[in-house]
Amino acid sequence: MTYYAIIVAGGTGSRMGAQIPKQFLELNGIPILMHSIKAFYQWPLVPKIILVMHPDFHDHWKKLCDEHKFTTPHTLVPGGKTRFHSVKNGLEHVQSPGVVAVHDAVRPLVNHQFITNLFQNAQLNGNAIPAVKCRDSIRKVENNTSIALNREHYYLVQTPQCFTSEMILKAYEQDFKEEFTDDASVVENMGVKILLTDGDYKNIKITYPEDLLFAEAIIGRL
Ligand SMILES: Nc1ccn([C@@H]2O[C@H](COP(=O)(O)OP(=O)(O)OP(=O)(O)O)[C@@H](O)[C@H]2O)c(=O)n1
Ligand SMILES: C[C@](O)(CO)[C@H](O)COP(=O)(O)O
Repeated sequence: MTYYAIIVAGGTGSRMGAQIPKQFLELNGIPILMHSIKAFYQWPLVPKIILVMHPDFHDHWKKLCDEHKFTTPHTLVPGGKTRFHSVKNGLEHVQSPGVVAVHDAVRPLVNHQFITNLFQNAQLNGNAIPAVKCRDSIRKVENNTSIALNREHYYLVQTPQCFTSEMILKAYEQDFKEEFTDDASVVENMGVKILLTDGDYKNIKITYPEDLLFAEAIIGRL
């Protein structure tokens, strides 16, 4: 069985508002993206790593790899217009049979045991999607009115999202829809039941500047 990790790093980081896309910002002395790749490339389950990145940044990335003596093997692939298109480009390098994890480059605090559990779950059950329970009270706002919802019914979804290669390759043959915010929504759209597994509250996504502060605090205690 071949395991694949598609690490999507093709975004611009508009909400972060930094001079460079957030995946290149440093966390604990190395670019965020390197933490994410390193988490995957560990024994005993070592996947083939496919890194998806806008071609304008390929040279920048190669320079960063030299500077940081970063030698983890990976295949560099051009990014697409949206996350969906970036994942689709990555999937061109996947062959069946296999198990595929798709991970946001900007979730650098993911850990290898967590990744291994997801790969194994997906191999057994077809897919495995990490999610955490909503810890706050939750309200729906419509027409200027808010109503309380039962938070027991709501989960926050993370990455890596894992699938058998047959399942995800077929799903990404579908035409793009705006509602596709993650890989689970793409796979679900072809009628597959999505299977949630325990997420990790520390596996945060770096989206806004304050997220970097949270990540620094967490990494200091890992
Ligand atoms: N065309 C795109 C858009 C996003 N991503 C990746 O998808 C992940 C999750 O996306 P998000 O956090 O929204 O990143 P950005 O699109 O960069 O951020 P923003 O929406 O603030 O511009 C990131 O690792 C991002 O690099 C990608 O590979 N290709
Ligand atoms: C894929 C994801 O990280 C799951 O939580 C999320 O959907 C990405 O959303 P974004 O709007 O691209 O940040």
